[in-house]
Amino acid sequence: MKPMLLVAACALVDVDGRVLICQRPQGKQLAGLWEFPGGKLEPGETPEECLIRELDEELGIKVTEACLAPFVFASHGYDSFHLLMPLYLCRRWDGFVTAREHEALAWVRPDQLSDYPMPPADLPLVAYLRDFL
Ligand SMILES: Nc1nc2c([nH]c(=O)n2[C@H]2C[C@H](O)[C@@H](COP(=O)(O)OP(=O)(O)OP(=O)(O)O)O2)c(=O)[nH]1
Repeated sequence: MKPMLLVAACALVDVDGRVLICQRPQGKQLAGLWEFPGGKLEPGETPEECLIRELDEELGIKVTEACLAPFVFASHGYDSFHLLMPLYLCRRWDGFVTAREHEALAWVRPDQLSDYPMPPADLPLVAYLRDFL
């Protein structure tokens, strides 16, 4: 039986309707692929608390729980774990988005997200963003 990994992720959406994606650094699992910011829940954390922490650590921005809107989720079997990943939408934050932990950042129109290689778990999410945003 594979362990279940719970990861909270967020699509930041700017005033032009573009979405932020972040390139995973070399040396990590899924290196070079473009992902939504976020990460694993720490013990006792809610998904919203996790995102508030991760968006600060990874991008240097402040978000509030009220600005995190639950959107869709991914459920994907990787070889060594099963990923359950709620994706939130956020259109308001404080501060300037900076790559603190990622190789690169990109603001991308939803219809162009398919030009960026993403982890397999993310592919169904992209279709929802294209339809909804
Ligand atoms: N943040 C994020 N993680 C994703 C996405 N898609 C996807 O399959 N994942 C996977 C990659 C990782 O296995 C896991 C997220 O873990 P993480 O970012 O907290 O940790 P990590 O693998 O970078 O490694 P570490 O921090 O433990 O060193 O979820 C996504 O869009 N965003």
